[in-house]
Amino acid sequence: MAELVFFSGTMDCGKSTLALQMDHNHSARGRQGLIFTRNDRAGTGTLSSRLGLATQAVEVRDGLDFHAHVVAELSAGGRCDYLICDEAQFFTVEQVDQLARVVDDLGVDVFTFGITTDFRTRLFPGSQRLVELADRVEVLQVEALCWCGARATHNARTIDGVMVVEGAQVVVGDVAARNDTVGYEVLCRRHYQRRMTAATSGSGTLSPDVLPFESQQRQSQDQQPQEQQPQQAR
Ligand SMILES: Nc1ncnc2c1ncn2[C@@H]1O[C@H](COP(=O)(O)OP(=O)(O)O)[C@@H](O)[C@H]1O
Ligand SMILES: Cc1cn([C@H]2C[C@H](O)[C@@H](COP(=O)(O)O)O2)c(=O)[nH]c1=O
Repeated sequence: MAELVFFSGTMDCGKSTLALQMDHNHSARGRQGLIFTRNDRAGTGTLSSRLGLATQAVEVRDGLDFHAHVVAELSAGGRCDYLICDEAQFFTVEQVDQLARVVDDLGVDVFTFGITTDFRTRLFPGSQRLVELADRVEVLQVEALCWCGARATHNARTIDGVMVVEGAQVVVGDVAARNDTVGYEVLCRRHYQRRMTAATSGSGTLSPDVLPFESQQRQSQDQQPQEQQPQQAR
């Protein structure tokens, strides 16, 4: 039975890498797929992973109808066993509805990949619809980490390393942005809520000496610096 699957996670947790791997594994077994993406950092019509792999993809624009696209492909004598859809958070609600029809009416597997929430912790409309309609929502196994070492669960937007909470929902960017540009940083919920990025916390990057958040607070409240012991991040 064909499935609609949503592979979700924070930025930088390996979604595009998994998308490329799934395409590789399915095509290695003789299945034929179509690859789609929208607003990939590497440019139009490209699905790219930070591990260095990339492939051509159909660029999804607002007017694209997935169901009509696959029907046209099949009517022209082509084969289509599965779809790979990266950056699916940027798809419209109507396009996600079309993807569900591709699964149910045409028997084609649809594998989608994307972040669920934006820099204000709000669901992207496309991701919300995927959560509502998918047969399965799979959270990626590889965890991106907050600067404190905890599992990152939130995508923060930064300018000069400082977290911002206002702006357009869609701004294409990366987690390793130059200082003067809009960038992103993945954070645990505690540090997202306190707007503490690596730069504003002074940590720079993940340090084995970073204390759990409560310990840091207690220290600064007491204003009695104690010797920092390396601790296991939570
Ligand atoms: N130099 C590297 N060596 C090993 N793994 C890396 C390297 N650079 C990036 N990665 C891995 O790639 C992941 C990001 O993959 P990517 O598919 O681009 O993420 P996503 O699509 O979720 O944003 C990182 O979490 C990390 O595990
Ligand atoms: C949080 C957030 C992200 N984006 C953009 C930034 C990137 O271009 C993509 C996510 O890509 P990734 O492969 O998962 O790293 O989404 C955005 O436009 N708005 C946001 O709030």
